[in-house]
Amino acid sequence: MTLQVKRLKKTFGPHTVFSDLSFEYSGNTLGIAGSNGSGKSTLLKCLAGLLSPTEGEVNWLENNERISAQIFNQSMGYAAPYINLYDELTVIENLQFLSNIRRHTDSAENIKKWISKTGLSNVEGQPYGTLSTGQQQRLRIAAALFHQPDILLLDEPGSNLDETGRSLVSEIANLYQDPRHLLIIASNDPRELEVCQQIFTVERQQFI
Ligand SMILES: Nc1ncnc2c1ncn2[C@@H]1O[C@H](COP(=O)(O)OP(=O)(O)OP(=O)(O)O)[C@@H](O)[C@H]1O
Repeated sequence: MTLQVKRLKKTFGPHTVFSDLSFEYSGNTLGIAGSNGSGKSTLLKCLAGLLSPTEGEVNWLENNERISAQIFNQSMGYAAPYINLYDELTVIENLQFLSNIRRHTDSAENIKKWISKTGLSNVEGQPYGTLSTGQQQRLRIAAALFHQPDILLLDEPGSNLDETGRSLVSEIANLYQDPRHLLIIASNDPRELEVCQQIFTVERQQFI
């Protein structure tokens, strides 16, 4: 899998977050670093197709061929503190709902497995809106992962997580250290980026 970013520019009204940003990455774990407001989340959203760039392009390539948007969407998981699940649905119902809209055939056992892996078994019947902020973050991670995507994008995965939650993120990162997978983590916490083979800084627009 190769991620190719070409002359990317993103503006919000008069504010240019970045411009002429280009890089290529073919490894397994990429970190995106930068200070608050530097554009990490904006870049990650552009990579995921959640935001359209003002100029430039993002290409996901497999064997030098561009992956179609449909295949990309099926192969991608995304977790971020700003991605919300349904408040009134329980932990299990949220994952079942996502499974249905993704048209994946995730078994009930697989859903239960990820609820257990993310330490949410004791609240599996509780509505998302009533969970603690750390539990909500754990469920966002489960939601991004339980369909076992080849590409996983995590924006500040450790936010609101305790030590066990942070270890879970490291465990996930280790799972993605193989050539079939690509994990991208955006964070301003160097500890979270330790698992990454390479780190790209948005401010300097280069690998460090
Ligand atoms: N929807 C939006 N409308 C207007 N401005 C935005 C929007 N989203 C982001 N911005 C601006 O773009 C800049 C980059 O924001 P972004 O969230 O990408 O930064 P970040 O590096 O992820 O920050 P942090 O480390 O604080 O999470 C900021 O100045 C922010 O105010």
